[in-house]
Amino acid sequence: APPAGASGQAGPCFAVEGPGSDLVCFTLSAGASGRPEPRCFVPAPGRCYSLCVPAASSVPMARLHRRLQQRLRQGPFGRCRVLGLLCYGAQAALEKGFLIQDPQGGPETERALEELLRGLGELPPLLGVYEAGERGELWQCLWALRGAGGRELLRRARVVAAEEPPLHPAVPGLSHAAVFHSLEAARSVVEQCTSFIPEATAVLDLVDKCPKQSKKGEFPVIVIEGLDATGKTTVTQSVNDSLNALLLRSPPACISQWRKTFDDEPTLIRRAFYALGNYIVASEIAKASTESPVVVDRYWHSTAAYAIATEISGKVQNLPPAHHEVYQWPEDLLKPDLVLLLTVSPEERIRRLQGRGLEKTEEETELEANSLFPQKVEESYKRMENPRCQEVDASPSREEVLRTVLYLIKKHCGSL
Ligand SMILES: Nc1ncnc2c1ncn2[C@@H]1O[C@H](COP(=O)(O)OP(=O)(O)O)[C@@H](O)[C@H]1O
Ligand SMILES: Nc1ccn([C@H]2C[C@H](O)[C@@H](COP(=O)(O)OP(=O)(O)O)O2)c(=O)n1
Repeated sequence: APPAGASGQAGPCFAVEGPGSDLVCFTLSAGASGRPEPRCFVPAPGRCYSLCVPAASSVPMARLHRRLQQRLRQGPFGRCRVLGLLCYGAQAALEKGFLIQDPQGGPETERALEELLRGLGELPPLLGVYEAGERGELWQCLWALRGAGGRELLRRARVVAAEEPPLHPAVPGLSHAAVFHSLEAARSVVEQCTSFIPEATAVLDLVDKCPKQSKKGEFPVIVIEGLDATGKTTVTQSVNDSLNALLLRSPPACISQWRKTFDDEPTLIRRAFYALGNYIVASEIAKASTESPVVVDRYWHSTAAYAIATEISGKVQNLPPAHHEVYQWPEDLLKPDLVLLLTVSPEERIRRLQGRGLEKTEEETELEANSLFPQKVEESYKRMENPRCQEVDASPSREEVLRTVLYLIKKHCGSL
């Protein structure tokens, strides 16, 4: 039977992005029917709260989500566990938010949440409060905060378990929230950021100086892709020396000084920045490939694969199915002749990461700590199409990997 909300209509479903690889899903029921609620996410004797914001490709909403995320890491929320929460349903657009587990209960956390929401301006997100009923059943109360410290109960419904949906709830929105398939789509996101990120204007200026629809020259263009520390820099440099090629990288040098700024922004903005970087590199490739072979260290496949793997929580099986639109190359972006994907075992990759001993970014640390993340990036690379990535086992010695790569280039691109 379809999930019924208090109004009797098909209601929203929720998926908690727990620390495990499975989503814990629940829905709401007006009556006493329904399978037992997934109590596992409410710590006894504690309490649970939820907050959600629309996940549409809107810069203000992306920033609101980010702000909530940052605030929930601080102060009174220190004792709580904060998990990702997705709210989806037949009629509603996806919302993204947080499930806040307070192991002690007590009024402080709820007060702090109210205060946080009241500080957000005119239309703060609704506050979900989960409480046990007399027979141990679980209820969700949905509150709207009103002026002068008041609040209004919009809905009280029973929480009942739901099946994990066949498609991860974040998949349908990926093409709007994280994976850009045209210059215009990425450009419009960065354009909305100029008032609060001064560097956005400089990025747009550089993009607008590039010729539109860059065409490749007669020399081959080879892209080297792979997870961090799989040997891309090592391979691109030696291929370069062997072929007398020009070495380019995405994001290009002209915008890389702003990378840190955009890396600190929400996914939507961050991915739009990297997407624009690819269009700038495309114009560099177009020019260079009229004079010599070109080797590119990361390009669109990196942008897409990392975006997909970050947005889709949980296990590798949650990724969009093969041939999904997110794996297709953007029509307005210059295509390389050959894309090689370097792969090594997880153990070897950790050895190389440690051997290099560089300071780690947040994402790199996650990459090491959470072995599902690199698996999802690599699987996404492998599902890319038109052009697809050709996999190269990069675990042998530097010399042997170079030999294999040069062999594949010669085979695919002819004599150079
Ligand atoms: N084939 C190889 N065998 C052993 N170590 C390698 C090999 N290729 C690269 N390395 C080392 O692994 C580390 C990561 O390589 P690097 O080229 O910087 O990777 P990436 O550019 O993909 O992050 C470096 O310390 C590098 O010297
Ligand atoms: N063309 C590119 C290059 C990198 N990115 C993003 C994807 C990841 O979030 C990081 C990975 O970059 P990282 O610093 O690990 O790259 P290197 O391994 O140092 O080449 O940057 C991208 O989106 N598009």
